[in-house]
Amino acid sequence: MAKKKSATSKKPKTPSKKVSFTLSKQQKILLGSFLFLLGLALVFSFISYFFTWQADHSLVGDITDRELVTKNWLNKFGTNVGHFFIYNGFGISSFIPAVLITLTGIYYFFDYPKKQLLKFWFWGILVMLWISVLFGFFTSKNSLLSGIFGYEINDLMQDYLGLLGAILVMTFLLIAYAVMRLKVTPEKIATALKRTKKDIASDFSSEGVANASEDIAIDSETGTSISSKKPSEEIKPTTEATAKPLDLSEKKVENNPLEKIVLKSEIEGDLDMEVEQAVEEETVSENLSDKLVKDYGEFDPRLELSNYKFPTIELLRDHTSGGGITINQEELEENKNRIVDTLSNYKIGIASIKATVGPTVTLYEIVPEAGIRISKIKNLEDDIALSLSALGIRIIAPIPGRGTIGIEVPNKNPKTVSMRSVIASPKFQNAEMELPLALGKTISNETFVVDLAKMPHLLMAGATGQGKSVGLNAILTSLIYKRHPAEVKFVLVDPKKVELTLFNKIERHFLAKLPDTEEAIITDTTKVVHTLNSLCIEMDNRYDLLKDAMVRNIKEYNTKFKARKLNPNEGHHFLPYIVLVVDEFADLIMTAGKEVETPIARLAQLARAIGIHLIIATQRPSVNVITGIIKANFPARIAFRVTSKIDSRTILDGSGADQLIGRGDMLYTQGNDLIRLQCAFVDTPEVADITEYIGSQKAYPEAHQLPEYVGEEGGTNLDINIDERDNKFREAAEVLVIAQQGSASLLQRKLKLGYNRAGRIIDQLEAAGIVGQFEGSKARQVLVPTIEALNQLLDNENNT
Ligand SMILES: Nc1ncnc2c1ncn2[C@@H]1O[C@H](COP(=O)(O)OP(=O)(O)OP(=O)(O)O)[C@@H](O)[C@H]1O
Repeated sequence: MAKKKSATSKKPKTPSKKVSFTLSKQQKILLGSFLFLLGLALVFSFISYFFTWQADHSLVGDITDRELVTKNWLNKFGTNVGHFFIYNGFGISSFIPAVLITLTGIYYFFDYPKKQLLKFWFWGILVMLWISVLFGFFTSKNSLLSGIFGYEINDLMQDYLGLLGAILVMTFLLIAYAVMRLKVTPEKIATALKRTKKDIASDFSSEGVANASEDIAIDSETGTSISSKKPSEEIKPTTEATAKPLDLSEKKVENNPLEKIVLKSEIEGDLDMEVEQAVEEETVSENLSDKLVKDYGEFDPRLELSNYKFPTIELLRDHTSGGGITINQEELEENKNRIVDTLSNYKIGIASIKATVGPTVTLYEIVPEAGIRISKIKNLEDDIALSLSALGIRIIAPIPGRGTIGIEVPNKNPKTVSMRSVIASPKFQNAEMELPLALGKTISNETFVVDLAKMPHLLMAGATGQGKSVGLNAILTSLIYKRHPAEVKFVLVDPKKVELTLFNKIERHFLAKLPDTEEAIITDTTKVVHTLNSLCIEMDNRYDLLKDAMVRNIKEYNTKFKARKLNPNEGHHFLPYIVLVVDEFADLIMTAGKEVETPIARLAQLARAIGIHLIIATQRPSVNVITGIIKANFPARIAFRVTSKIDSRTILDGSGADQLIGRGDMLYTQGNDLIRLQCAFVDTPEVADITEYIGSQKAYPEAHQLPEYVGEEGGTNLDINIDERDNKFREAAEVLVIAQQGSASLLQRKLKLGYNRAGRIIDQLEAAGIVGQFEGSKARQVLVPTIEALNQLLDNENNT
């Protein structure tokens, strides 16, 4: 919110500007208490008014005289509101709005969903009007029961419809209320009547039992079953004959939709017949999720940190000294002439030339005369560079889709693109993307925004000092500016230990880490391996959840979860996106090799659907660092300036990155075209300010917990010794006993455990006799039926 406001405040014409009336928590509490007390004041005034109105009647309206004292408990206020609502208004039913105001106060104070409240108001007002008119009907002149409204409306009705017409209208309104509000139907009335009948019958049943036993006693003498009552009374739903059928038939109505009727034969000695009459099953018009959404609203993942304020644009600085891009006519003219001259030296004629000035480079687009071979121009790259005496000339021949040849020439006075300008751009602010990244500006000075969720992973390379770390900071800043802490979590790997430390301040907002680790930012290789494997476990768990929910990706899953269609008791929860950022990947590959490469490749191949995205940066884009398998799964690449053509080829599958000019000049590709961008610049103090701003706000109790990963050294031996049991043993036992399902994946989900640990606990549970043996693909049987039995079993164990 805050972010949007500040972004749009600069450009008031932005179409996305919205006016929102949402109240903050404090405002709701204030409003709630005010309404609650106001409602109470009205109730007290009204009660008192009934006793004091005659005495105070002559003082009504005299509110200017401060000395005046009325008898009402709330003095002049009470007398006047009482007169207004009860005498002049709706009579005794004025209590209804007073109570409704009190109720509204309670709803606001506790911030309950307001849908129900609206209903109360709607029906409350209607009932108030009806009661007022009803009393008007019974009173011959204006009274405190009906108020002027009730009396007058009733009078009006009778003038037009007569007494009978008024009665009919009032009856119709009563029926309408009963049908629409109380959902009364003829069937319901019939059932209710039947019940009452039965209740009366059962009241008399004790007598009936006495009589019946008398009858039977007499019958037993004759040996036949004869009732002392008239036959006509017997063919009806009755259990009068004996006490037993009465109990039985009553139970049946409750537990099963069959109602028993005993048909007694009139013919002596003939068999009695039981007739079972099916009772209509009740139907439900809305399913559980609709009802939950109706009662509580959609699930809001941001609720826990509902007061979280997005960082403001003011935290970012404007680095463009001297304003935006300035066009230097002289420079343009000079460069144009040199290009034309150089080309004409090689007998290449130009039909037309056009220049687009970007922040750091200017693109000259030429259309050669007919009959010129494009490769000829391409080969002149070095000659043109020499004649322009500039580095970083890049020739794009031809520019895809334009039918021209592009020559990119660096500007003499390059402009820095501030992060502030890209974040404030409407393109970023209005981006309807899951994970929007504002990378910088294109050569035509447009803000370039891409969705990380679509990439789905990003590979970044560049020689030292060319802007990689700034690029990573720009990416993280974009995500922080656009996403709430509940929606995205970062896993930061920083072997250099200095680049990402600032993000430590937002650990409890935005970072994810392994359980029982101190630092959220990972700097040590073993921890990296554990974290990557833990992410693989998280990936597997998420796939299980998706499978359970029968959806294909995280977006659908979260939509379904928000609509309350997934049960949190079955392990479902809102899934935040997880972005893994690895700075200095080469370092990791050198020290851990395959141990790092395998989980990275696995994540890169599979994690896109479940919302885990990787951003990997490296200084040395050599083939032993960016291996084929990694490259194949990272279609989106960013290349800052690299030192050799070979490096450029490794990262971009072509040359170009070696011709960049550094300082954030970069090439971006998502599989096909190369786009030249000037990376947005965000300085360390700005990142410090942003993280400080977020870090000082209320946070989650701890960083987001990744599933635990126990390395191979952990082992999976069966632990029979009670003392060596896992400390989550009891909790796990309870989970399985409640679910009555002995599955390790249930433990993984519910207790956020790693695969190995959950497996070990299952072994321990088996040893303790709580779950049965391994049964292949089926879940193990749970041998303990209830929590009480489990407690007893474990307590007995401890005592022996
Ligand atoms: N987008 C940019 N705009 C302007 N200047 C930039 C930009 N990116 C980087 N620079 C300049 O280049 C310097 C080095 O950038 P950065 O620290 O990002 O390099 P690096 O590639 O991460 O280097 P290393 O790999 O050694 O950490 C910055 O201090 C800054 O002055």
